[in-house]
Amino acid sequence: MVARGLTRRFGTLVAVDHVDLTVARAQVYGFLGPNGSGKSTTIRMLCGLLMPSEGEISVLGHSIPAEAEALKRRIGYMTQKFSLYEDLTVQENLEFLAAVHDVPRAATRARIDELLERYWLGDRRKQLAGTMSGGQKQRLALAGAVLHKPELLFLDEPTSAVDPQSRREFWESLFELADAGTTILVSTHYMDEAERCHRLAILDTGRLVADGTPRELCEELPYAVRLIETPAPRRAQLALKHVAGVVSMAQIGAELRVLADKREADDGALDAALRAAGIDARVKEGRANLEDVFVAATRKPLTEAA
Ligand SMILES: Nc1ncnc2c1ncn2[C@@H]1O[C@H](COP(=O)(O)OP(=O)(O)OP(=O)(O)O)[C@@H](O)[C@H]1O
Repeated sequence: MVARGLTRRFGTLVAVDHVDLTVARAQVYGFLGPNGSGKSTTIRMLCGLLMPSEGEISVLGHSIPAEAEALKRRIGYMTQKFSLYEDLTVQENLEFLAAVHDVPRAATRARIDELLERYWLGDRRKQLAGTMSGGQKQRLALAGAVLHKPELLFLDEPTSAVDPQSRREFWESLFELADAGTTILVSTHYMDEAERCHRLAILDTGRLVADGTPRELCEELPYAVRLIETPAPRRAQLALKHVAGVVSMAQIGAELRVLADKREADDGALDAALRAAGIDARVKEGRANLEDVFVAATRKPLTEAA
């Protein structure tokens, strides 16, 4: 899947601003970004549901939006909102989708049985979809999205309403699909999920601000990570707020995690500011993680954010 210069305007708002993307086959490609950064709008353009204002898209060899109809049969789409029928049973929902996707009647039963077993829904066959738990609904939605064996799966915040164990199981299912050759584009707000993707793109106010493997993105972080060990992390945060080159701070338990410009805010500058405020503290080196990458890529000036 390739997009070049992908842009979407809503009136004067530029929701997606000249985004370039390349997603290789059988990859799990993650989409990260703050609320309103344009993730859903990008996904909807890539699967042919929304007209781009500008730009070119090629998905599985189809030029989009011109050939969106032909693409439809080859892709699956799942959003954060449960989009199946709450007043139909699990089985009825899947039968309905099989009919929509023109799955031959003779093959439907076997396919549904296979999916119910794979997504641990075998004992729920006759239950109304609306009465299932969040995790079960999400497994049913995934079963529905892959029923017609799509080559490419678009998942827009699929795990926003489920517990950690269900998220893990869901991701196991995604890797199983990718191993079988399915390409997956998935948007998420969870850093542990982003960590698991083969590649990631980070969007901010409609622009692509970072793109690479999780490891590359961490290695290329242009800031130093410092951990401040202190009995007074809140006071330490206040003391460091105005040190030039400190770009973000977050209290993690009893520690303060600081992102700092390597030249401007070296350990000497941090130490000096803490000592001047009379704070007992030790500055340690930390390893960059994806949350640091995300914060650095989407950061607003510290004074504005505070
Ligand atoms: N149909 C629409 N009409 C007008 N504005 C829209 C429309 N769809 C999206 N937008 C605007 O485009 C911007 C991007 O929205 P989008 O839903 O793509 O963000 P997102 O990154 O998916 O957000 P979230 O993480 O909250 O789901 C937002 O400012 C949103 O209000």
